[in-house]
Amino acid sequence: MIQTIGVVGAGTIGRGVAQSFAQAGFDVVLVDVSAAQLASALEQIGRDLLVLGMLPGARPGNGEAPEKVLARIRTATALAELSCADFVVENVTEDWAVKRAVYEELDTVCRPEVIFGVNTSAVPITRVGSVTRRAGQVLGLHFMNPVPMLDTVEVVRGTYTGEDTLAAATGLLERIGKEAIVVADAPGFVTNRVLMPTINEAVFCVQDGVATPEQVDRMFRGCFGHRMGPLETGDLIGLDTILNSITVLYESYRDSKYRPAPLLVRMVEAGQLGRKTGQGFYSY
Ligand SMILES: NC(=O)c1ccc[n+]([C@@H]2O[C@H](COP(=O)([O-])OP(=O)(O)OC[C@H]3O[C@@H](n4cnc5c(N)ncnc54)[C@H](O)[C@@H]3O)[C@@H](O)[C@H]2O)c1
Repeated sequence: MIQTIGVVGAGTIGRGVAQSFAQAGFDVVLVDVSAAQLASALEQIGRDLLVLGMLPGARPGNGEAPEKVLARIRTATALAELSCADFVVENVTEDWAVKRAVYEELDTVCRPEVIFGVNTSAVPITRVGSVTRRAGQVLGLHFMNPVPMLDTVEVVRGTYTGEDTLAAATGLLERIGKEAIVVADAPGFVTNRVLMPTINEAVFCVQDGVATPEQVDRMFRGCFGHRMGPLETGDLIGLDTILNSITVLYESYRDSKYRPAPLLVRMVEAGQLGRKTGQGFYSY
């Protein structure tokens, strides 16, 4: 029986994953290298729980006092604290060197039967499995941002991902009110293979003076009925994550259609990462 969830990485996505599991009654151990990040994640979760409680529609944990949900989340700065975890969802920085080191350590810390859910925008799941001794128990769990609000998860089957692993993971997602769509392992899977070039091309439009960010986004909302345009989506995801993801696609497919827009590179170098730094294509 899965009861304790290890969540690695307390950034934009990790804190949402921790919140979703805690809301559904799971015990969560949330690990990040940065104690400051853990403190800010707990604060943000507290705020999000208040907002979520006011929204219509039933979600696991709705109506429960935020402090009760928060009490189910324990924080730690060492992966060794995950020896008690029954299932792990990893959400660290989208950088293969960082993720690789995390998986090598998780593999020694966690019990052999524990499943690892990889939350990545574009790193191949088979590559992650290959640095562990449990490739059959590694799968992609691509949660979307903001995690507590979005009910669909792109689940990725690596070359060696077992049927039992898929069944356990999709069953677990159901318990937190989320539906799985299972796809094959290819860089960017489906969501980011389509979304990242769209955002990148929108950046080119701004860079080339074709349109302002507001015009680009209004076009997607007004002409296509999208809830958000590509540049506001980029600001929400984090422009550093966008740049990392499009770079992974570029290197994986060796296709120039994925080359990052120079304006995107410049904004990331300037620390204009979107909502998380207060400045991206818009000011927050
Ligand atoms: N932001 C999105 O919308 C989004 C959506 C889906 C998937 N993802 C993926 O989720 C992952 C996390 O993205 P994010 O946007 O939350 O990034 P983020 O930069 O907001 O957070 C990453 C966190 O990982 C922590 N970290 C770094 N190295 C670590 C280590 N060795 N051990 C523990 N913690 C460590 C950092 O301190 C930081 O808090 C990435 O792989 C990203 O591609 C992001």
